[in-house]
Amino acid sequence: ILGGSSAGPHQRPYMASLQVDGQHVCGGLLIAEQWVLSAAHCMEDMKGKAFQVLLGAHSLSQPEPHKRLYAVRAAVRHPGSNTETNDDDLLLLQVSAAPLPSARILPFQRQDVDVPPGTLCEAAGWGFTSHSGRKPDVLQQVERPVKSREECNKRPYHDNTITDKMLCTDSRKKDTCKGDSGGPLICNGVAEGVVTAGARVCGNFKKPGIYTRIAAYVDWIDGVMLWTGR
Ligand SMILES: NCc1cccc(Nc2n[nH]c3ncnc(Nc4cccc(O)c4)c23)c1
Repeated sequence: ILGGSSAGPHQRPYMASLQVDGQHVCGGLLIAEQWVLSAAHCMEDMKGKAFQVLLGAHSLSQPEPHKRLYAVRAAVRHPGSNTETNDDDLLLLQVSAAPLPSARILPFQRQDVDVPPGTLCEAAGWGFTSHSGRKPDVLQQVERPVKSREECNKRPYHDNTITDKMLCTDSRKKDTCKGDSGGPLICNGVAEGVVTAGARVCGNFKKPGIYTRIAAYVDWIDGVMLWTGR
């Protein structure tokens, strides 16, 4: 997160850190008792190793009573996700045990209606806090206004690559960055989006932040959780 601030300890108990060899790779959000929603592109950073899911954390390094690392029982990428586009960039991870009560589920938007442009939303994550790639120890957060799809699809912005299953936020100075992928965009207390890397540019107003609209995937999400055993 560029231009943000440290979240309060355990202020966002739904936040997940996807880890490989003990290193934070991507964000995620707890959407059901044993299910974490994240981004399919995060699987590209695994190099065939196993993911673990950290829940209940504030600091990545310090021991904390609520923190616990979970093995992944199932990882389901959206069938439409691919390495060439941002389309369908969603990943569902079933964690191996019921999380501690300190981890809390974040409700997600089920009505497939666009968030009105200008709505102030929040992104959170342990991604880069500087262009030089500084990694934070404690969870960062930033408030960003939603940018209309019409505007976001213009040049020099994302030039008609933003589908109706995506949404944009302004990215001037304050933005998501490497390591924030898979984390939530929260508007009025409800998860509306999942961070996708898009052009991978951070903090440049010409490349607004891009998020996968969760409401456009409710049937897939419910199906996977039902089919894999909730
Ligand atoms: N703001 C959109 C967004 C959301 C999530 C991730 C991303 N970026 C990235 N996703 N993956 C990446 N691999 C390498 N570099 C990356 N961005 C980067 C790194 C250093 C300086 C800088 O200006 C940008 C990214 C960008």
